[in-house]
Amino acid sequence: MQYLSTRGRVNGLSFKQAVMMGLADDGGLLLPAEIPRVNSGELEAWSRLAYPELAFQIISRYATDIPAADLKDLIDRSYATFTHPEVTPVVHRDGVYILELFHGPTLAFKDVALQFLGNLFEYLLRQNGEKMNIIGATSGDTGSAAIYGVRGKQNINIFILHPHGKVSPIQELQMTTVTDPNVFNLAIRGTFDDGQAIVKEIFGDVAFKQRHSLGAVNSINWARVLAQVVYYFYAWGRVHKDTSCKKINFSVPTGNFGDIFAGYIAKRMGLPIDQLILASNENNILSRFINHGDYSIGEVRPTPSPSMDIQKASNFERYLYYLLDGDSRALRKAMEDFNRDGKLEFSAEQLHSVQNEFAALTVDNEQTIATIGDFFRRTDYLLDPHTATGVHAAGKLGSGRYPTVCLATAHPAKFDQAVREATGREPQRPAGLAGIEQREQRCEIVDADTAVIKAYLAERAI
Ligand SMILES: Cc1ncc(COP(=O)(O)O)c(C=O)c1O
Ligand SMILES: N[C@@H](CCOP(=O)(O)O)C(=O)O
Repeated sequence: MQYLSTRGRVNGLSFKQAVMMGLADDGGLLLPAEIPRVNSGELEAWSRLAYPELAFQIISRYATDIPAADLKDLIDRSYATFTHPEVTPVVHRDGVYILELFHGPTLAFKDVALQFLGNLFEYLLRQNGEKMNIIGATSGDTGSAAIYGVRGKQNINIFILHPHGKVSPIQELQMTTVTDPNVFNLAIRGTFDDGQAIVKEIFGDVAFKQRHSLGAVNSINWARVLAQVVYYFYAWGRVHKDTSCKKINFSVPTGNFGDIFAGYIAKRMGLPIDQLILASNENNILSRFINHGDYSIGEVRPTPSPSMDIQKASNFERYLYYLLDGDSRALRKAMEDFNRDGKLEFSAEQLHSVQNEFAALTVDNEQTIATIGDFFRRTDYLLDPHTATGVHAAGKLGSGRYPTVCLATAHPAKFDQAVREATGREPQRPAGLAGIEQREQRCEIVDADTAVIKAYLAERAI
C-alpha cells in the first residue's frame, strides 16, 4: 500500500514512512492511494473475530510493509491494556446500541489508536536506532491518551499543548500528573484551534521537523484514523449477530472529524453503513456544512463537551479530497481560500453528495445536559456529555429502519460536573482515577505563539 498527500506534492510513501511523516511535507494530510474493499464472505468471517484479531485483519491491509508476526505482537500488546475483555464492547439500552470506547488507560476512544501508535513508534524507532520528539495539540482527550501511549518509552519525548482552563479538571489532571521525564505539558493561552494551528505550522517548517525528528499523535497521523476504523467493523459484527440486520447506522460525536472519517473509510471498504450521523455541539461548523453547505468559521464557544470545542476540523481536508474527486490542485485552492476567508462555498451538486454520505445535527448545551439526565432516568446508564450529543442526534435523525450504534467516546467520570448537573449523581470513578487530585503535577503556562513553542521544544528535544 502506498500513501499520498491530499495536496498532491507527496506520494509513493510506504505505511512506515507515512506514520513517521505525520503531516505531509507539502502541508497536506496523508491518505492511502486506494481503499481496500472487503467482500461479504470476509465481512461474515470478520464478524466472529475477537477485537485484536479483527484489528490485525484490517490494519494489515494498510500496513503492508510490517511483517505479520510483528504487527500481531504490536496489536496484542496494545489491546492488552484495556480493562474490558472485549476491548470495545457494545451494550444495548432503551433501543440504542452503545459502542463503549472508553475502557483504555485514559478512559476515552483515543486510547484505541494511541496505545497502538505508541507501540508502533517505539517499534519503528528501535528498528532504525532513531529518536522522536512528538508535538501534539489536545482539547482534552488526545493529550492524556498520547502521553499514556509513550510515557517512559526510550528515545521519545512528548510535548502536548492544551488550552489553558478549557479542558475538564479530570482531563487536565490526567495529563499533568504524568511526571515522567519524557513528558512535557504546555497549557497555552488560547483555544484548541490555536494549538492545532501551531502544531501544523511547526510541522510545516520541514527543516525544523527534520532537525528534531518530529512525530505526530493527532489524527493528522494516518495510523490514528486507521486504528479507529476497526471498531466500526467490530460493532457491526456484534449488532449483526444480535439482529441479523442488513445495514447499520452510526451516530458519532464530532469535533476534529477524525472519528466519523474513520467510519466513512469503513463504509468505503464495504461495511454496510446506511446512515452516518454527525453530532456537533454548539461549535457546529460541520453540521452547518452538512445541512446547509455553510462551511464558515465561528468563535469557539464553551460547552459541556469541551473536547468538541473545535472550529477548524483537521480531517475535513481528507474528506474534501474525496469530495473533489482527488483533484489536489482544487484542494490546494480550497484550503488557501479557507485560510484567507474563513469560509468555503459548495455547489448544489456537491452538497447533494455530502448529504448522501452524512446526516447531521447541532446539539446545544441544554439538550446535551437534558439527554444525560433523561437517558439516566430511563436506563440507569450514565452518558458522558460527548456521547450524549450522539445519542440525542440518533434519536432525532435515526431512520429506525436499521439499528443505530452510538459511539460512547468517553467515560462519564471525566466530565463529572456535567453529569452532576444532569443527574445529581456522582459518576463512579474507575480505579485509574483514584486519588488523582493528590498526585504531583507538572505543567507550564505559555502564550499561544509558534516561536515560543518552537524554542521550548528545541531546548528540550532529544
Ligand atoms: C470524548 C470525545 N468525543 C468526541 C470527540 C470528537 O472526535 P473527532 O475529533 O475525531 O471528531 C473528541 C475529540 O476528538 C473527544 O475527545
Ligand atoms: N478532541 C481531541 C482533539 C484532537 O483531535 P485528534 O483526534 O486530531 O487528536 C482531543 O481530545 O484532543
